Amino acid sequence: MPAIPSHVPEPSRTDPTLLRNFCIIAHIDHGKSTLADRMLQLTGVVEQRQMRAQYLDRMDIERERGITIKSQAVRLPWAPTHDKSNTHILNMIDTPGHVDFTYEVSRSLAACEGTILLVDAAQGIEAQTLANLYLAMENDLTIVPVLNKIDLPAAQPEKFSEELANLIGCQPEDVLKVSAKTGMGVEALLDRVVRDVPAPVGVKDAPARAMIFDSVYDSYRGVVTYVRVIDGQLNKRERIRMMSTNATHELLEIGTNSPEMLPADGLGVGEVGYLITGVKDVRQSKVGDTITTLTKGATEALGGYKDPKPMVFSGLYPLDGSDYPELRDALDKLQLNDAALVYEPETSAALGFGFRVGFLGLLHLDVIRERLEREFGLDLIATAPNVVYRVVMEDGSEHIVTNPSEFPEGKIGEVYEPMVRATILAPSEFIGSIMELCQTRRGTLLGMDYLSEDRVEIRYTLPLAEIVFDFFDQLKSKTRGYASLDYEPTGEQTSSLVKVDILLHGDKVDAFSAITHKDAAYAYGVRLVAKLRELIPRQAFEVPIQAAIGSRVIARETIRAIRKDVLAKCYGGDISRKRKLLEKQKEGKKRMKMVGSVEVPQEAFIAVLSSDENAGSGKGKK
Ligand SMILES: Nc1nc2c(ncn2[C@@H]2O[C@H](COP(=O)(O)OP(=O)(O)OP(=O)(O)O)[C@@H](O)[C@H]2O)c(=O)[nH]1
Repeated sequence: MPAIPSHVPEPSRTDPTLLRNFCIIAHIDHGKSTLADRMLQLTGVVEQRQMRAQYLDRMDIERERGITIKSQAVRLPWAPTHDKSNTHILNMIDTPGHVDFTYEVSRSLAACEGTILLVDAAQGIEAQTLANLYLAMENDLTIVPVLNKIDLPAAQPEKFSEELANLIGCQPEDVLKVSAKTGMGVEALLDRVVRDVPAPVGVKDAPARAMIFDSVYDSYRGVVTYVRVIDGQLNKRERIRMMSTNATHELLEIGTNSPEMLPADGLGVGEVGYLITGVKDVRQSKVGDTITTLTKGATEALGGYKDPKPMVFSGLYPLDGSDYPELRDALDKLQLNDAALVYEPETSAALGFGFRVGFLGLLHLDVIRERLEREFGLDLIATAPNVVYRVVMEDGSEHIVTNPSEFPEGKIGEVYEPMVRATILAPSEFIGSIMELCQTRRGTLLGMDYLSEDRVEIRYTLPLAEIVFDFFDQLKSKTRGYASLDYEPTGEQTSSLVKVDILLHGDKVDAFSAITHKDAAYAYGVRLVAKLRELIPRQAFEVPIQAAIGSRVIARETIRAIRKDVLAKCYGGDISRKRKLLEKQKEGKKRMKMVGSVEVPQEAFIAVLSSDENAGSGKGKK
């Protein structure tokens, strides 16, 4: 276990006036993790030889995709350059930058007094810079504006300092300029954090109150809970109480991350650290909950956070039906570490037994699916993601629809769909194409502002369903990659929505059912049947493919009958070649699913579920 250097105070005895709790907020790829790496090095908590890129992003998936999913808190000792004898403690909380994980950002912000607003000096302000800045302002955080990547030849520090200064109301000279890559300016930045970020204020002698801002499941240690102490003190071996559930636990271990876990006697006012209680499920250590001591505990909880609410649902089915128990176990395991993941068993006529799974957004879906496939070795089919609809029938009864195939039949009164407020930032030359795209996605323009003479911020209200599929990819391609997008839910709206069913040989294929706007239903039906005709191989009999709204058929294609004889071309006696071909055909068959009496290759499901324009979308960053 690493020893604490003598100049670094024990976290139960840190003078709160020497504490600075801050986070880094930035648009994706603007260099947050790289900056965090430099800070770990400069403050000496990670030795040079142990340093590796993106030290704090622990999951393989995070490393490969270069994104941060789970936030982490690290305690950094720093003596400012002008006063080397006065060691301060900087608690840095690394936050994820993707729209799906805004919820995690908001939690980490609530544990801080200040934030570094990091902007790429070659890119300027982007949609998530703004979204995160607004969150920081709502939390009354002190903002330290920083331009990163000034080593890049394409950097425009003057232009973007001005933009940033205009945005947050400071002078362009106040914007720090750093290169997280070379380390230039990072010491000055740490000094600035000490100077500008306020020390935490809390009552030392009050009953202990700490707020949970993250919970991570560790297969060896159980749940590791990250907390920020507001008042009083938490000590090891003490019994603590979760204020929302009144559940009590013993504090088996308490400590800080530097960046490895470093056990301590306790955590004092304003400190940030971790707790281990032996709890096995993150839902028992709920983010946003207040922890107090069992004896002489606090009576009033701290203001809570909002619970993560799944926005997008998709059916996950094992390709091989016998893998169902493995899929269930894998989801149970992932849920230990992801309070936002919800699922329930579901059966589909086409796909067999599986789960309907709720996600925060498409990236969340993608990450979960990839982890299931990679970490648990499962082959999965995921149905087209859909949002949650509320259907009110004429008789007043109500249905919450998380699966299009459950869309009620009969006398429907109103259908409500979730709406979002989207903020798009882009060079002004693209205004026309962006507005056109939003218009075709049933958007309503809310307003537009110029950030500088050639960059605009455009705000739209859009149905969530219109942006969860390929909106971002379309936006990127229409703006040559320059636009950035952020969105937040803004309630629901009634819309003329219908369910389109797809029938194969007269059998409804539930996995292909979709809820679309009335005006888009026909196009959807035509596109899907045409595509299925291409993708489904000829069968021994003629197969009609139809799209229908209720009993009304709106599109139809036919697959002509044929028996495919793979050996047809192999006249002559080359046995080994014949065998090879037959083997190949057998392999192909394994990837087939029977839908009623029709064999559908897995590729057909995947291709259809990922719609034309966005084949491969949902991958990567938003
Ligand atoms: N030239 C240059 N490149 C940088 C600098 N800082 C970061 N980068 C590069 O920019 C890319 C993104 O950096 P990250 O640190 O992963 O960005 P991030 O903001 O943490 O990204 P997420 O974790 O995905 O939100 C990486 O390829 C870095 O090497 C810098 O100062 N100069």
